[in-house]
Amino acid sequence: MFIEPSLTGGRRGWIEVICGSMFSGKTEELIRRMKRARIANLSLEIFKPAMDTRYDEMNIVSHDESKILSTPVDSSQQILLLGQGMDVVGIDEAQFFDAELPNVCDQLALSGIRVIVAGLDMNFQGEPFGPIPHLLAKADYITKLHAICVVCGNIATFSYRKSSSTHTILLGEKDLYEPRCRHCFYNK
Ligand SMILES: Nc1ncnc2c1ncn2[C@@H]1O[C@H](COP(=O)(O)OP(=O)(O)O)[C@@H](O)[C@H]1O
Ligand SMILES: Cc1cn([C@H]2C[C@H](O)[C@@H](COP(=O)(O)O)O2)c(=O)[nH]c1=O
Ligand SMILES: [Zn+2]
Repeated sequence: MFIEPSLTGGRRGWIEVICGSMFSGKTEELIRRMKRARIANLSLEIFKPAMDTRYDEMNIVSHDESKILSTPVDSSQQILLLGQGMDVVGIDEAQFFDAELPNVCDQLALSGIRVIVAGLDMNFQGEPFGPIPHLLAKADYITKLHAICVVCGNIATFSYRKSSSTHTILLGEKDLYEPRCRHCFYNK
């Protein structure tokens, strides 16, 4: 369980990254941390990529349907503009953002903001996804979550795509993806 290094103790910014496969609980954990920040009376803003309309255009919604209001944005620059002055900035589905996101998070953290980023560390091919690897390198705190492999019941770190599409970006949920462990992902 992640315990905040400090909630209200001074304006010292840092970057937290929550990563893992699909269904590992990244969105639930992001919502949990944001709700705790709200209980502490901190000002906060949550962003998601506007192109991710999977469950809802405005809310961030977990696979278990817990939700929190967010601001959809098209680029990481908008996060920099709209996030300024907040105590806490949350970002979901960060794998879909542009390559500037790590620098944006750096700038926000340097200005004293707690930045919490959630995203897939690997795509359906088991390769690093978008800006997440770069963010992991810059993060002060990393939480890697695991789903349950739907084939064997072990810990899952991969997101297996059930369709033959080879586009890196393909929005979907259980219709298109299932979490798998390394062995079931590579069928070995
Ligand atoms: N195979 C699975 N392993 C773990 N959780 C699963 C699985 N299938 C469905 N879930 C549900 O997904 C929830 C996590 O959803 P969510 O936070 O949206 O994950 P993520 O953002 O990582 O995709 C779990 O609490 C659980 O109820
Ligand atoms: C592996 C993989 C996933 N996606 C898409 C599928 C979903 O819309 C999101 C991930 O959502 P979650 O909150 O982590 O469950 O990403 C994709 O476009 N490409 C991929 O390779
Ligand atoms: Zn397995």
